[in-house]
Amino acid sequence: VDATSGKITEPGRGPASAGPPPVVESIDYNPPRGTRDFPPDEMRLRSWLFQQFREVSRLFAFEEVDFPVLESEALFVRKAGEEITQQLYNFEDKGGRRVSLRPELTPSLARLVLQKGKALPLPVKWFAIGQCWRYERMTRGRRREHYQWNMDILGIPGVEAEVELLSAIVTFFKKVGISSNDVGIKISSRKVLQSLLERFEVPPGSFAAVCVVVDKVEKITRKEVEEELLKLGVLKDAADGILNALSVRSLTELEGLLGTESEAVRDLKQLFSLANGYGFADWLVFDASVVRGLAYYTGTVFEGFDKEGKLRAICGGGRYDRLLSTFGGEDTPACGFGFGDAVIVELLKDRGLLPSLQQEIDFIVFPLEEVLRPQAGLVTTKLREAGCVVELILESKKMKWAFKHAERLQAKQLVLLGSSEWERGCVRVKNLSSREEEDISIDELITKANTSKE
Ligand SMILES: CC(=O)Nc1cnc2ccccc2c1
Repeated sequence: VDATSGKITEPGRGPASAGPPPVVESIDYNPPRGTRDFPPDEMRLRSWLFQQFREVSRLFAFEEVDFPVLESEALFVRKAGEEITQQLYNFEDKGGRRVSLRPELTPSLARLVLQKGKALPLPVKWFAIGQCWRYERMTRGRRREHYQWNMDILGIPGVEAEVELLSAIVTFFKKVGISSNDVGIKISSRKVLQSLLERFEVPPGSFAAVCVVVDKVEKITRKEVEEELLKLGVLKDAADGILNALSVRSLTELEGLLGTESEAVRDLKQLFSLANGYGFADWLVFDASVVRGLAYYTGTVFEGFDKEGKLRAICGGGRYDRLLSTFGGEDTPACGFGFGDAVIVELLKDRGLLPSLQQEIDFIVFPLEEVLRPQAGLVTTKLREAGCVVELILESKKMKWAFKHAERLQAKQLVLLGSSEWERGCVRVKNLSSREEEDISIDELITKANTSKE
């Protein structure tokens, strides 16, 4: 295939002594539908973003974990009608096993905790950054993969855990320059829905599915929600009660609806008061309409949102106290959040907060004559051993090219090796910002490089 035109050469037409047989069909240079490449510029932004995620996780004394992108399908097969389980990137592998690319990280984390069993002291505070997949009909042209930062705390039954996680999210936002004028975090509890379902005697088995339907209330019409609720055994008066509860505007009003003994009210009051102590309560807002779309949440749920109301949820999470027991494990209290790599970048762009990132080159080393290339290699090695980022020019070029190249890369210094200087044990160093130029010995160059890197 001709690299530029993509022209296909007929098999057997190449000259007899040609290399490998010509490719018979042209490959598509684009990645699979719904997926992205990360060329250097995009990769620098992604690495910067993940660096922020990691630094916050470290501040909160979380340990990094990772899992295979490929998991047993059984981890994600749930019957609550979630979109995420209806879009599994699943298949049967060559061993006849039902497997799936993971659509989220939490089930893998639960699996690893259960695998470790009693050997793993609680509480567990783990974080992961991983690529997650969904198989969407391309009709919607949405992406089929994204990277998610997850933080999870297992073994803490009280809202102390949620407050730590919320504090981590706020710490991240502040770290990247986002303020509570730009973004807030809506907080509620699924215990609100749970107590209403009990009041209306809805079968508890449909709790998860009801939550998944109610989560769609802003995406489909109220009529459709009522119809879907009816199918789950939620009669009209119960559906009205539930949907009306979502528009409750304060904890006081919620207490009026659920009574002073309500667990939901107690949890949320405690959460807001702890957040006040931490000093980030101004980022939080009670919003009874927050339900989140994952079946396994059982208590507190929350989601980060942009106050302009332009973007989809920035992040989301909640308590999932039953997940480990549904995997056959001990009842283990757990809560966590997921933070995708897409909406946050849109938000940073909108707010002009994207960092300007370029490759940082300390030195360009350039032998003026090919006969000095081994010496250039020596200087390069010593500079790299001193921790400097060095680009050694690999081709024989003119001086003018070297200067232009150094400018283009915004290198700090240009080291030129010429025979007359070399005979005096020197190299010529040009500082590309001050334009100063000096001949110095190799030892002096390396000593200065070492001090600059200390
Ligand atoms: C905005 C965006 O890319 N969302 C996205 C993209 N890919 C996914 C893949 C799996 C699960 C959720 C996903 C969500």
